[in-house]
Amino acid sequence: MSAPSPMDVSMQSPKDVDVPNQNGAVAIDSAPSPILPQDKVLVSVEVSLKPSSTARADDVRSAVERMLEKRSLSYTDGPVPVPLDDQFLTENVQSICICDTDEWVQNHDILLFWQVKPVVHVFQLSEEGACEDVSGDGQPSTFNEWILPAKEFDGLWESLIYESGLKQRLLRYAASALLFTEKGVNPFLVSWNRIILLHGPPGTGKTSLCKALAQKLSIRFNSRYPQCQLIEVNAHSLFSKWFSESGKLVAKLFSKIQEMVEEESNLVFVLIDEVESLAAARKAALSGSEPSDSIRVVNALLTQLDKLKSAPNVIILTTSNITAAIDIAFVDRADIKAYVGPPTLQARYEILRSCLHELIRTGILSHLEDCDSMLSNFASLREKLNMPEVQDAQTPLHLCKQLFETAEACEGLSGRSLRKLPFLAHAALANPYGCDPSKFLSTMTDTARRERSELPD
Ligand SMILES: Nc1ncnc2c1ncn2[C@@H]1O[C@H](COP(=O)(O)OP(=O)(O)OP(=O)(O)O)[C@@H](O)[C@H]1O
Repeated sequence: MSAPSPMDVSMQSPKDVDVPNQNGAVAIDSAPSPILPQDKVLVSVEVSLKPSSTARADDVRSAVERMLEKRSLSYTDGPVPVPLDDQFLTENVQSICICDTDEWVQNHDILLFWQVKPVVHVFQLSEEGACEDVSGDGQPSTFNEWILPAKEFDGLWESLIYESGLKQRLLRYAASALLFTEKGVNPFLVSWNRIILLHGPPGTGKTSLCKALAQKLSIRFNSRYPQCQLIEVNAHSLFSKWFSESGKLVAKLFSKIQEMVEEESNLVFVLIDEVESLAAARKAALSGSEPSDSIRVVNALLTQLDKLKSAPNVIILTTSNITAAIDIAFVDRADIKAYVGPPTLQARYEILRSCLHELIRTGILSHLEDCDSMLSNFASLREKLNMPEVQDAQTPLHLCKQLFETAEACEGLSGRSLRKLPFLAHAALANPYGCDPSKFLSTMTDTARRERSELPD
């Protein structure tokens, strides 16, 4: 296994951990918690360092704070250009991104600079990639490990679109869980397990959301936890061909995780996909004639999870397509059991809109270029749909209406299918070069209808 990447950030005392702010943003402040005026909103500003940068995080943070002070602009989610006249920042900073304003903006319109207290998080992406656990005893590897924040997961959080505030809810939960631990809340009096269960149909982004959440938290909490790992458990490899070995394999895996969490500057995320395979309902197995291996695995898993409960710096992320198959004792241990359903009309529109932006960015849809900035987001589109220009086939608004119709035609498709749709539509075009945008959208609608008709009942 590889060593954690060094991050130039100093450890902080527990008092520096901030609670979620009034707009739901979760931020750990680098400075001792100031008393904020009532109307100030904490907004996270994520600063990604260039791979070559050796600058100290504190120096970069101060430079970005100074730069933001000079900007008398409103705050909305999205990138902030690195100022070209600032040599220190241009040499060291890859990107600066404002986060968490969306909820506030939806509720209260524009967020002006004097209403904001920016909380700057400086990080450097790890380029190491996934490391497999090599046990050396002939068994397949039981987990993959990533050093976070990892290059592979950069932008994943932003690419996942849910309507119901699910992402903010998960961030707030994690902030509360880590805060309760830091403040030493007695777990006998107030209980929490740091276990999240995301369940729902296939392809709705559950696994991606777990990875993205871990990445996000590794950035937001890097002052307190300078090292961070994601362990993706390979549930199937824990079932040994040797009778009764599986329970031991689970115990072995968790003893490695236990070693990682012993280092108190480490924050460890354990991702168990398809948790029903490890935590299969024991009731069903018990009704069979023999005590099966799966009962041993569930028992071992529950015991290990209970042991990990005392470690403050571990969060268990689990996913399942079939909640009914999960052992009730496991479900009961999860603090958050969030249903992740198929995307709503708004989410479908936004997912497809982001796909179109990407095709424009890469030049695949060159003719859409003029319309790029005109592709309205869903909220503003609704207001415009009744305008007379919508009827004019030449206007970008007409394209938005077409995109809206495509999103309607995609009802029932998963997020995974939606992200494939532009590719399938492009492959279906008779002339894929220099294609008319309106034609592309109608091909996408036809492709969506075909995909839907091929869904199993
Ligand atoms: N709500 C969404 N917004 C944007 N993209 C999505 C969404 N849901 C799914 N996707 C896309 O689908 C891909 C696959 O999602 P993922 O594998 O995480 O789903 P899952 O729910 O874990 O599926 P399964 O249950 O089959 O393992 C994601 O990487 C993402 O590109």
